Amino acid sequence: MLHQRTPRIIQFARYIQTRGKKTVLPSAKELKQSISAKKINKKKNIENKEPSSFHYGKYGRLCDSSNKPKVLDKITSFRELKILPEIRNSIIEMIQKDSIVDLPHSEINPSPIQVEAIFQIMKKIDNLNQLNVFTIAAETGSGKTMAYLIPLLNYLRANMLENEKNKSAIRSVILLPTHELVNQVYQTLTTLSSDLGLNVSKWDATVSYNQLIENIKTRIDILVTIPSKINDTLYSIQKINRPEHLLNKVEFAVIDEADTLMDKSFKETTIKTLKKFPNLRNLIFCSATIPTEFQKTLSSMFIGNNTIITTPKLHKLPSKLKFHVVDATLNPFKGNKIKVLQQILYAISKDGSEPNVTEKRCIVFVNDKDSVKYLVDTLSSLDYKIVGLTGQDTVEERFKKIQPFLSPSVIVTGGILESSVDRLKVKSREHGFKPESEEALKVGGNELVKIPNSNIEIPKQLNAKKRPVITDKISILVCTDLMARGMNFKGVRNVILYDVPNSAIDLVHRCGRTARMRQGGRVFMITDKSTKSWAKAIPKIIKKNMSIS
Ligand SMILES: Nc1ncnc2c1ncn2[C@@H]1O[C@H](COP(=O)(O)OP(=O)(O)OP(=O)(O)O)[C@@H](O)[C@H]1O
Repeated sequence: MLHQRTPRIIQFARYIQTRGKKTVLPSAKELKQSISAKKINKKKNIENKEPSSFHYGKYGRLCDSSNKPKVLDKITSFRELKILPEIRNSIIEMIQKDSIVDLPHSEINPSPIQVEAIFQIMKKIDNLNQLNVFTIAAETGSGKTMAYLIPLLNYLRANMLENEKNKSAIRSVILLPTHELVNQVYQTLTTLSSDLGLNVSKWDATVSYNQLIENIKTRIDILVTIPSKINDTLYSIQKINRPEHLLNKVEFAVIDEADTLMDKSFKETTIKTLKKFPNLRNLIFCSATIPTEFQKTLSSMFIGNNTIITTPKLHKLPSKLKFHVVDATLNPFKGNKIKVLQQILYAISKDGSEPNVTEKRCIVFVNDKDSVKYLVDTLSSLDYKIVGLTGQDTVEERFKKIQPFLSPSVIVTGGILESSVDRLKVKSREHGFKPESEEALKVGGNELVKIPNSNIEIPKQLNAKKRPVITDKISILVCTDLMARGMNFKGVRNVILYDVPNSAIDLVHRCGRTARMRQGGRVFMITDKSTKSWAKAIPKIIKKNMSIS
């Protein structure tokens, strides 16, 4: 009898399957069937162009470079954009102060979304015959805030003289979903607007109605608030006759974190709020993701009258992000996620990353508020420095808890804290002492010498060798999705996803709290038996620079 030969492809497939594993081999027939089934599926997918696991809507797959003016590729500096010089200088100064990247003025250039948004918006903004609607969408931490603030400031400043007559008025409104985000944008604006003669106010839980009315009397150029403040509070307090008059002069509105403000739970209030601005001329939606629901709403509300401004990186995780998946089902964890969490925290604290910081910071995201309490109780009993934040905290408590995570970690250089070096720099300048170089001030031991005829002390060993200081201290913030959007956590290089997020959109936002503006960052995602297979594929998706859609 003739021996039937196994085809070479099947022999190879068997070999791959059995390498290092004890697996039950599929029969040649089964293998053949699965190979042809895969081929058919692949062909079907290509033909239908259907997204495999997620669907973000039309713009999830959009990287429509055909609509993009060619000139945009040539713009590399703020100087080449149509911005008033005083705005440009203020912005560059602000970015230098605020940015997580330490750059000299000459190297501060617009990010891709800033080039595109500023160019496109400035081109249409003076068209007063219709409502100009723009949607800015780009990956997390790509500088979207400045992408809408620059056109807004430019508009207000350019139309200043005419509007100065309108003393008692609100000229523009920025809407955000949380008090923390209101505060964050307000802080950026107060630094920016002081030199520009623009009045900025916020209306959140820390500002009373009376205070707001006082501010309106001297004109508010930009009001930063949450939609319900305008929609409900302004109308429920019967102190002024016709509150709608206060909003008559609003010509410019921004809906930041628009995917949240236009989702099911917020949409009605947001739209009602927008309808209270009868003289609106420019409306910007800004978001890191465009889910299907949001896209549908936009299309139905503004048919053919919405300029979509996106980058090809939309719905991709930041390129500098390192993504790790830790499987809790494996030994030695045996399904114990707390053990996995402890292991990750231990690794972060001991791995020598972030040299010279006095303390590393880490955010742990969970899916529900009960887990916040559970993790805080468990880990604080094991002596971890940990705080938990939920919607049940008051706004003041929340501000206090997130504060350390918002500012960059304190840097130690040559045994001196950088914050104290900064104080020394200021003091030195006040007394007319010019150090040879700023670096010289940072380097040295702890011993200080007095500069003659002054009360300034500087390190004695200016040329001592720099040695990195390695800390194993780690400070942890546990929270739900409440803090996942828009927050610019400058001091956070590590994010742990204790629970796998419920959707790819949540995943994009949570991961986006680190690795911002091309800075490095790491995400550790804990998976277990119930984790869907899509989550396990994420490291590959990032490696191949694909969208999670
Ligand atoms: N052109 C620039 N060059 C360098 N840094 C910048 C520039 N523009 C903004 N930044 C800094 O980048 C950081 C992230 O910016 P921003 O908060 O606007 O991101 P985002 O795109 O709104 O993120 P998210 O989607 O999470 O809301 C901020 O610290 C900001 O100061």
